[in-house]
Amino acid sequence: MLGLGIIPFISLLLTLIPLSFILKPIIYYLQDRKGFRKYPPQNPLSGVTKLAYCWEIARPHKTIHSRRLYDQHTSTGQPVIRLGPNWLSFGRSRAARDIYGYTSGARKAAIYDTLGAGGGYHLNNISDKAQHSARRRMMSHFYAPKHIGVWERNWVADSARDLMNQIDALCTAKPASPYETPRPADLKVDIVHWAALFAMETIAKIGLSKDLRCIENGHDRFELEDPDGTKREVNIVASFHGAGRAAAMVIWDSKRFGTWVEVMKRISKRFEVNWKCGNDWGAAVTKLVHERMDRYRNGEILDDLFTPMLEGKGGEEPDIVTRDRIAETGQMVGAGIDGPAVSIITCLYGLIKYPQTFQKLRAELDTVLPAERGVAPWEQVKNLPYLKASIDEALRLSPPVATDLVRRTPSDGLTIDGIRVPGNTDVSISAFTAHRDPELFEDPEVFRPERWIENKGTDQMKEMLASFIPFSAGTRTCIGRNISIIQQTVCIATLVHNYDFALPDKDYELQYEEWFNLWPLKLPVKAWKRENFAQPME
Ligand code: HEM
Repeated sequence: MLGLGIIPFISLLLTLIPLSFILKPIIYYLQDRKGFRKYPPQNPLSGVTKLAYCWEIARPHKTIHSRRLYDQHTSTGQPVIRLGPNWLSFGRSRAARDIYGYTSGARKAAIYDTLGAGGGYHLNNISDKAQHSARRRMMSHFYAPKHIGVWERNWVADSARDLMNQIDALCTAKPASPYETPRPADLKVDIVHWAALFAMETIAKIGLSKDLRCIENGHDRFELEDPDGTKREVNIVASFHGAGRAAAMVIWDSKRFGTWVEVMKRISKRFEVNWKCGNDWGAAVTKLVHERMDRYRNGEILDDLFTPMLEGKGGEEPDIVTRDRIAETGQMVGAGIDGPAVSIITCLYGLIKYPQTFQKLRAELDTVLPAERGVAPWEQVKNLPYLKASIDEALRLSPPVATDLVRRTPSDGLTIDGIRVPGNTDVSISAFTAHRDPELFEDPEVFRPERWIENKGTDQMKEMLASFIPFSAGTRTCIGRNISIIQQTVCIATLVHNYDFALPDKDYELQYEEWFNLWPLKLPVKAWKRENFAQPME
């Protein structure tokens, strides 16, 4: 030890270790081997530490993260913003296909591996290509469109009927004039609440053959039993959202995820509460999985999204461990709640806010549905262009997964939006930004379903579709898209056919919270039963 005593040596180490923790990133930043210093940082520390992005996500703010990033791209006119020492955000829509498309060589970045290692591997967090293809082959047959009719007949139509019963009970009198501002007491229907229950009930049925009866009960409370035998109830959606909040605060520094979780549990009450919700979410999913596996062992033949995790096409045992069955179910149920619910909420919000779109959709529904109250059957409404355009327009304006989906460039680099990006760099474009390019989407902040109809068959439409990434794209595109389409289509068509709605006032703006996903906070509306089916354009 060259004459250095043990105590001075330990003191030196204790000084150098934290110093290297701070110095290393600064040296990396100053060396600027990849030439990223020329790009404006998201915040002053983005070039030095990933914690800068954690801070951007977790800090209190009035404006959601996706909009802040979009504003930064547009106000600075910068196509590239540095989100982390090795992470670039792109701001022009044409980057979407370069990053996520089939021909992109980029693969999922390290945060996905960290999430998988912590909680089990599911389709979304497997980054290895071969493993992902094997899992996708195992699951995809059951997500295929040919199942849609079965799902609707067996499950979704019943939930839509229960939803109508609940909304009927909350309806108030028709206003004297369409311009009347509703009385606060008449704002009885919170669309956020009912859309979440509808999405959750339908995905639990389609995914696990489980009828949670959330709509009939009017809540999502679920009974758990602690190891000491204590029984308690948790709210499933709140637990799932807690898990999302906690992970989204720290996952971006993925190598030190475990450390930051422990630190945050000690210093942040908000984190600790949300982390505990995440544990409840894990316990609820585990219970659902064990119940489903018991039914299989007891000989029940069920046809749902869980089936391929129990039995292969030839009756063989599939190559999946129970931990991954739980992870896969968590991903399926979580995605099946958030994606469709957000899309139903934002679509209805757009339709109510722009009444001419509501009336146009109602007129279209009247061409195929009987002139009486009732659930809109999938077979009748599945091909309606204005209905599809309204759903797409909501997904464009408020993509449920608006977050920066991180991909890593291949080792020899990748050209994105004409810019050569070095290998092993993290890259992303938020769907929120990609969907607002004014060159492709004129008046991008306006809900205008017509844009998806007028441009049909044009080059403009090709470009719009290439930039439209609510379900991501390429080999990692959403596998649940068909399921979400039936959830959204049946729910929206049923509500627009049977009810009229009014927002709290004409300037009402839907507010969101954003972590990985966009969550509308509340959408209280006055609802009343549609009276005249013979004159849809009243
Ligand atoms: C409007 C509804 C939905 C939207 C907007 C949506 C969006 C997305 C997006 C953006 C991704 C890519 C995520 C990433 O790269 O990290 C994704 C993947 C995925 N989604 Fe969805 N989703 C929706 C509904 C659903 C439903 C209903 C399910 C299941 C029943 C589902 C299951 C999945 C799965 C398993 C993946 C991973 C696919 C893979 O990598 O192979 N999603 N979704």
